[in-house]
Amino acid sequence: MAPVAMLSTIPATEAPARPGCGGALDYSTPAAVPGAKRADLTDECQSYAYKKLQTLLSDSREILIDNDQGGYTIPAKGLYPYQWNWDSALVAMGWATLDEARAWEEMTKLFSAQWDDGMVSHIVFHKPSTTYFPGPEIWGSVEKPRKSTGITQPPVAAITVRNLFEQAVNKELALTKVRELFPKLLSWHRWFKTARDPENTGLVATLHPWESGMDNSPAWDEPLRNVPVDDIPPYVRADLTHVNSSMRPSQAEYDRFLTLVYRFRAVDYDCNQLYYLSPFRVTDLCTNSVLYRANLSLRWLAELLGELDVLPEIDGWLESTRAAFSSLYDPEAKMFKSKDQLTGKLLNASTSAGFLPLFARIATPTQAQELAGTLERWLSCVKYGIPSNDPESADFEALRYWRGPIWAIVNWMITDGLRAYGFDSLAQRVESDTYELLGSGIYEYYDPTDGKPAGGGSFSWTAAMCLAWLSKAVPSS
Ligand SMILES: O=C(O)[C@@H](CO)O[C@H]1O[C@H](CO)[C@@H](O)[C@H](O)[C@H]1O
Repeated sequence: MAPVAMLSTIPATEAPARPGCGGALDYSTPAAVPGAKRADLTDECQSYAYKKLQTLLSDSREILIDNDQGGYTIPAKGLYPYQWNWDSALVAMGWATLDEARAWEEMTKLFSAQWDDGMVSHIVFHKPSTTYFPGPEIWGSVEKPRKSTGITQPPVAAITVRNLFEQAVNKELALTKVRELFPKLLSWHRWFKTARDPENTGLVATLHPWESGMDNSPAWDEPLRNVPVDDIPPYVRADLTHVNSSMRPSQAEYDRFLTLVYRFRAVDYDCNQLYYLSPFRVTDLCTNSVLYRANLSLRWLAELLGELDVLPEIDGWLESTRAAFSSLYDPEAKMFKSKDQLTGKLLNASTSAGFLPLFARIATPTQAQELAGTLERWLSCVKYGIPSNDPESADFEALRYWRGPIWAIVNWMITDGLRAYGFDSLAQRVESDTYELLGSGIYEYYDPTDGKPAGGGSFSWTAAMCLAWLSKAVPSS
């Protein structure tokens, strides 16, 4: 496949040039600290490694501060000028490393737009902007713009709230915030159960590719083919003014994304109707894995607060999801697959979402072992991991968004899972790959074949992953 030229120029980073150190570096200590020096490293190498981490951390902090709009963080200037749901939940973990109160504020602001039925929107339009399409006047109308979208995203929030509480230095503030947020989280998770699993299958439905967070994943090619394109109003895509079209979803996909929005808008996003009327209805591995893990976190938070009455309800959700999850495993491909709920068929594509049952802790030990083997095969085909699509598949595209590029947030979720199942060396490979990638700039995604950063620059959730995860995970021996 021909490499795709970047439209946007990548600014040179301040990262120091690596001297010829060989082997592993110690990122944690400056060479100048007496007694801290590792015998096997030269002063030059040690101070290079230390400086590299410090540069990355200070760049990451600057990005969050710069993208802060007053209580919420935009993913990237221009390209994504509003508050996005799962971005904010992941970004809050980054904020927690520099300002705990600000981290809690991110969550409060996200839930400030929660719908009466419990849904938390995929985008909250706090302030007007002209740089994104479709904005509030499409989700609502020009006369009556909506304050938020009528669809959701993978529910990372409960995982974040537990994480923020556990890491908190200020436990008093943390407990107050957990008390405030718990009923809102519970109501969102109940909405998933009633609005998105009305037939009580144990697995929730995703009704729009934007809800999956992996918008143009090859997994959606098949179900999107069954979505007709309606006679929708003409529109101009804003994304293409920020990023090369060769890295974005296609026009055919956008026509269907918009068709779905207009159909949902026509019934005012009534959650009792959408499940039955949407021509796109899938069991998304990412949403279901994140929701299962989020329900584990919600259960933990309920115990923390002594809210024991809700435990049977949450346990019921966990149990039914566990019973249903193996139906998403393809033993021949040694991979989990998403499913088209309208045809009842497992979808053919192998994507990085297939590893997320590890993050959920819902894969069986045998499945986990097989997934690790699949991941090893994927990694042997690329220079850096983890590609978002099987690098050996015909529809792999190294730079097209969710059809090949590496996303730091997915790397975090998968390595968290790999470590939980004891695959430490695989996790370490992914951690050092991610660390190398971020060293060339804190971007939206990266080309797995050569590590080139791409998409939006100064990207908030990538910066947050550096602060909350990589700074602790970089190899020190
Ligand atoms: O492309 C878009 O317009 C939006 C649509 O929601 O989606 C992308 O950007 C969001 C903000 O970073 C992420 O939350 C999604 O995961 C990513 O796919």
